[in-house]
Amino acid sequence: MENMTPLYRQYKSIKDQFSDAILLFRLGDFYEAFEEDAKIISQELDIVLTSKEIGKGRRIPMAGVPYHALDSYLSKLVQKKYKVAICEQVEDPALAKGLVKREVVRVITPGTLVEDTLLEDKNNNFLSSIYALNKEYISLATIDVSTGEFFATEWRGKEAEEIIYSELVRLKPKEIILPFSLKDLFSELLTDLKREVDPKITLLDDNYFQFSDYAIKYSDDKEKYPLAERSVNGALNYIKEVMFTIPTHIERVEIYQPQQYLILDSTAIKHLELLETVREGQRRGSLIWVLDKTLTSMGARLLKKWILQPLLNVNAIKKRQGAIKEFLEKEPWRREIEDILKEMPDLERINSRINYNTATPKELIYLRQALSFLPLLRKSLEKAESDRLKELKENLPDLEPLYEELDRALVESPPSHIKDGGYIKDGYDPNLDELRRLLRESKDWLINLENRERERTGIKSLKIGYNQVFGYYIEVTKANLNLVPPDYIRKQTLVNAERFITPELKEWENKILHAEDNIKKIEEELFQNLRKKVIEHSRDITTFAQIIGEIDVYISLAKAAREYNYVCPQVTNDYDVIIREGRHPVIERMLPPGTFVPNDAYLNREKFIDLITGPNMAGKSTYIRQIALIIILAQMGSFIPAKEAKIGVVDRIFTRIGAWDDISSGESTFLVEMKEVGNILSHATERSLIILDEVGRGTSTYDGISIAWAIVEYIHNKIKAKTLFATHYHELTELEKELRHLKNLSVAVQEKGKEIIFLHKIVDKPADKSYGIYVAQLADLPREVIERAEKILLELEKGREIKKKEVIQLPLFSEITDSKLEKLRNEILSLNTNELTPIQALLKIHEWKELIK
Ligand SMILES: Nc1ncnc2c1ncn2[C@@H]1O[C@H](COP(=O)(O)OP(=O)(O)OP(=O)(O)O)[C@@H](O)[C@H]1O
Repeated sequence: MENMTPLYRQYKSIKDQFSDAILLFRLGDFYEAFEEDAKIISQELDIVLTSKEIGKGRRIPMAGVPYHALDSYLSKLVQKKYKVAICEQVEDPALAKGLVKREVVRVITPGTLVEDTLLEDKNNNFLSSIYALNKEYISLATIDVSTGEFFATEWRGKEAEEIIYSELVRLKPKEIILPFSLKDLFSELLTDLKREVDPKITLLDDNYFQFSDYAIKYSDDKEKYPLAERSVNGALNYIKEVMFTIPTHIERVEIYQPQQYLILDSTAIKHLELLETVREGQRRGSLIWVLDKTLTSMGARLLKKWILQPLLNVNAIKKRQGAIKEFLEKEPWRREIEDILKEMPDLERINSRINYNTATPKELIYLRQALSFLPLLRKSLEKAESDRLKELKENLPDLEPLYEELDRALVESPPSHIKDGGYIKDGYDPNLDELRRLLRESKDWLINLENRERERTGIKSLKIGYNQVFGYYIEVTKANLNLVPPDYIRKQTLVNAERFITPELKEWENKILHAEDNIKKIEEELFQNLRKKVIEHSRDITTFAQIIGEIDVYISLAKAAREYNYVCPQVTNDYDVIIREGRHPVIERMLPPGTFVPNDAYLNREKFIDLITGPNMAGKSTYIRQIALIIILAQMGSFIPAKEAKIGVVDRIFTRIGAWDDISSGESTFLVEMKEVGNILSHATERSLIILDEVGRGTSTYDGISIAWAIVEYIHNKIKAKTLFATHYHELTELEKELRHLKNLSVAVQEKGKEIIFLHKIVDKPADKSYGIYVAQLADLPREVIERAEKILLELEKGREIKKKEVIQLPLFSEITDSKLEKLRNEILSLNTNELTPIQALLKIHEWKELIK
C-alpha cells in the first residue's frame, strides 16, 4: 500500500467499507469505478474499460461515467439489481489542502429509491422484509421509502408460507431482505419469487431484525405482533444503513391482516391479467388498462392496490360504490374536481424528498401549487352527499398556513438548484431584502457617492475606483490634494494622484462584497427553515395526498362505469353469485363495439360447480375469467360490466389455467399443475371461487381425465366452493349424473355445412363434440393436413366410444390375471382412503399408471 498513490489508498479505504456495492468514486467530472467494479460497469453499461496508474507503474482497470449523466447509468445498474455506493468529493477542490476529502453520501439499492429519475410514477417501489420462526410463523413488512407507505403483517399456521408468497406476488417488491439464517428454509419460496417477481434478494445478519432504536408508531398494539416487529426492525435498520438516515416521514407502520382482503393467489393475479397480459407482459389488454383513468400518480398507485386487494367487508364496499355513484350522477361537479386533480403533482414523493432532504426549490413550489387547491377542493367537497366523500372532506387537513408561508416565501419560477439562489421572494426576509437592495443599488450608490463627494469637496475630477488590494477607493489628483477633507484616510500614493478611503465607503464595501455570498447563504438557510416547516406538516401532507388519490380512483371508476356502461352490483354476505348479461371487461374493449356476447352466471348452494365444455375458440376461457373479474371489480367497490348482479363476497380466488406451460421454471408442466391444484385443494374454503381451465392437460388424456374427475369430486364433496371448470374432456360431462351440485354448460355453436359459427352464448347443456379440426382450418393449416386429420378423427372416434366407457366405469381391473396387476389390486384394497389427501391419491394413480404401462 505504501507504494500506492494517496488517491488509490483513499479509494481502497472507502471501498473496504462498501465491499458489497459497486463504488462510484467522484474524480473531477467523472464517477469512476475501479478494479472488479470497473469490469462490471464496463460490461453492464457498455462503456470503455481503461486503466489508471496507482503507483510504481502499477495499473488497475477503470471505467467511468460523466457526472451529469449519472442518473441514467444508475437507473440501468439498479434495474440490473446492483447495489451502488456514490462517493462524492465533500470539500471544494479549490479550497482543499492536499487530497480532496471524499465520502460515500448514498447507497442506492433497488428497494430504497427516492430519486425521481429512478422511480416509476404509477408504481410503488417496495422493499419487503421477511422474518420467520419457522415455515408456519412468518412476518412480512413492506415499505415504499419514496412515498412513506409502510405496512406489516404476520401469519401463523399451515398456510403461512403460501399467504406470504401471495402477498409478495401482489406487492412485487423491488428488493427483499431476510436473515441469512432463513435462506435455506425459504429456498423454494425464493426460487418461486425469482421467477414471478424477480426482486433483488438481500441477505442480512440476524441482528438487523432484532432491535431498532428508531421510534416508529404502530397502528395497533405492537406487543400483539412480535414477529411483524422483527420485520419492521429489519426494514428500518437496512434503510438507515443505505440512506444513512431514516427520512422523517416514515413514522407509522400499519398492521394489517391479509384476510381483511380478498386473497388472490399468485397465479390468479397473473392469469386473470389484472396488471399485465400473460404473453407479452403488457399493460394494454389488462384489467388496469381498462380501469385506469386516474389523473394523479397517487390515484394510479392506489387503483393498482385496490385491484390487488378487493375488500371483504360489505359496508366498506358499499361506501366506495356510493362515492362512485355520486361522481357518476353529478357530472359537472365531477369535472370541477377533475380540474383540481389535473394540477396535482406527485405529493407523496415530493413529501418524501423533502423529508429526505433531496428536494429542490422547484419541489417546494409544486407543493405550494398542490396546497393552493386545497381550499377549492374543500369547497367543492361541501357538495358531497355520499358517506365516504363526506368523510374525506372532514379529514382534509388544515394546510392553509403552510401554503401561506410557502406563498410568501417562494418566487413563481425558481432555478432548479438550491445553490443558484434566487428562489426566495422579495419581502420575505428583511436581511435578504437589504442585501439584494444593496446589490441592485450598488452602482447607483457609487455614482451617488461620487457626485456627493465632488460637491462636498469641490474636486471635479474626484472618482471612485476598485482594486484587488484595498477594494474601493476615492482617487484625487495631486493638484487637488489641498481640498481633501480630514475624514479621508490615505491608502496609496501614485505618480499623479492619491487614493483614499472613508469609513462610509468601507462599511458599504463590506456589505457589498459579501452580499452575493450572503444572499446565497441566507436563501439556503431560509430554504432549510421552510423545509422544517413542511416536515412539521408531513403527516398532514400525506393525508392530503391519500385523499387526493382516493378521490382520483373514485372518479376514474365513475368514468369507466359511464364510458363502458357498467352497473352497480348488489354485494352481499350470501353465498350466491348471480350475474345477468355479464361481459368480460377487457375482451369487450378489444372487440368492435357491440359485438361482445353477454352471458349469465348462476352459482348457488344447489349448483355451485359449472362444468363448461365446448369447442376451442368458443369462449370458455373468456366466460370463466369474466366471472372472476366481475367479482374482483364488485369487491373493489367498482361498478361492473353486466346488466345486473348480486355478488356474495368470496374470500379467495384461485385459478389453475392449464394452457400456459411453465417451461422457464424447469419443472414439468404436470408437476406445476399438480402443485397448483394441491394448493387450491388445501386452501380453498366454501367461500372461495375456483377457476379451473383445462386442468389435466399436462398429462396423457386418461390421466388427465381421471385427475380432473377426482378434483371436481373433491371440491363437490368436501370444499363446496363456487367453481368454474372449463374443459375439453367431454367425458367429464358424465359427472353431472353423479354430482348433484354440478351443472353442465357449453358454448353454443351453429353448424352450417362444414362451417361452424361461434355464437359465444353459454347454454345449459353439455357440448356434444369438439371442433378442434375446424379451428385448425381457421388457422390456415394446409388442406392436406386438415383432410388427413378428419380421417384420423373418424377412426379415433370409433375406438373412443369403448375407451370412454372404460374411463367412466373406473373399476378397470375386474378381469385381472397378470401378477403385476394383482399386486396393484391388493395395494388399492389396502389403502385407507379416509387418510389420503387428494394429491396423494393423484400421485398414487400416477404411480399405478407407470406400473401397468
Ligand atoms: N362472449 C363473447 N362475445 C364475443 N366474442 C367472444 C366471446 N367470448 C369469446 N369471444 C372471442 O373468442 C375468442 C376465444 O375465446 P376463448 O379463448 O375464451 O375460447 P376457449 O373456448 O377458451 O378456447 P380454447 O379452448 O382454445 O382456449 C376470444 O378471444 C374472443 O375474441
